[in-house]
Amino acid sequence: MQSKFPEMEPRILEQWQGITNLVAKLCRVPAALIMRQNDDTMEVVSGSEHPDSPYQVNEKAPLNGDLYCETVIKTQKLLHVPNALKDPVWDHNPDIELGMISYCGVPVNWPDGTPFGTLCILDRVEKHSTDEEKDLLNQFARIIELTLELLVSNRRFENLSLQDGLTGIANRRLFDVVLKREWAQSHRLKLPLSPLMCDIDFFKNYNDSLGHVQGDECLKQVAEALSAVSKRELDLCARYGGEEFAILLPNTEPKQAFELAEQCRRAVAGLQIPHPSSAVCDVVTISIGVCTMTDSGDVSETALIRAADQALYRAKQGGRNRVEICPTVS
Ligand SMILES: Nc1nc2c(ncn2[C@@H]2O[C@H](COP(=O)(O)OP(=O)(O)OP(=O)(O)O)[C@@H](O)[C@H]2O)c(=O)[nH]1
Repeated sequence: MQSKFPEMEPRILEQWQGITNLVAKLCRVPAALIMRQNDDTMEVVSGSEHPDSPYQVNEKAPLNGDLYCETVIKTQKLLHVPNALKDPVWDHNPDIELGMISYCGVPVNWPDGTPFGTLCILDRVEKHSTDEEKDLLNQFARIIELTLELLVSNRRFENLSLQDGLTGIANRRLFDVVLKREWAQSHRLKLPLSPLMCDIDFFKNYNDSLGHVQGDECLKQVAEALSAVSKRELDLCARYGGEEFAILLPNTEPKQAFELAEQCRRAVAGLQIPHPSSAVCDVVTISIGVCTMTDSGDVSETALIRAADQALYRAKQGGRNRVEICPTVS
């Protein structure tokens, strides 16, 4: 199944606008629509700009079994209703109330075959669509599906470029983007922003004694444990570098940030991953530096991360497997 109802990109909507206008013109009808099926509604994603079309983009009709498009999606077949007034099956069709009595529509699907919606035409008068018109609808539906394919691959590439290949969590690039955004937001709304810098203790020794493959496995488990702790919707857990992780906690006061850092530290130790060459513990542990930007002061996002990094350095110096906070910066 696709990521549920992704936003359509403006350039796609622009192309679809062109398609619906052209389809309406070629089929000589006021309304040509690209419809999308949501959880419980059918939505107009694009509609011909014709003075006689009663449909507005973004308009939604509740799914109730009486919509033409529901039948198209369910049967995955072209539906042709030349005159709904002559067919009792459509007695409760809401389009009739809008004065639209004829319909012809074809299914449009996501690349994996799950339904997206339909491409359809409607008219105020009885209309027997020709084979050419039906063919035209099918051809344009394939073009719409091609743009959906492009959308899905673009999203996939975007996600890959923002994801760490080994652990699957956010990478440094995404962290930097989100940091910039959250810093600006926190600054504007005068909300606290707390980054946590986490680093695995004696990880070089770990790799040297157990091998790089085991080291990679350890990184994956630590990433999973840290992500599980920083689970609020706005929290972001990223792999910042080799064996370093960064967690961004928007709208989080110093005390809460410290508590969450402690939870992270305990969660990693709780994994009980044997670390025979650690000088502090016989299992894998992490050290964490915490910092909070509390006011609308002049601290830049770079200075904020640097301060958290300095706290991390102190945690390392202070014996590792511990959390250090830096004095609040504002
Ligand atoms: N297996 C594996 N190791 C990595 C990866 N990225 C970085 N490392 C290793 O992480 C180790 C980091 O070592 P150091 O920076 O010396 O730090 P440390 O040994 O953890 O010591 P402290 O941070 O002082 O506790 C290096 O040996 C890197 O090779 C990776 O993707 N996989």
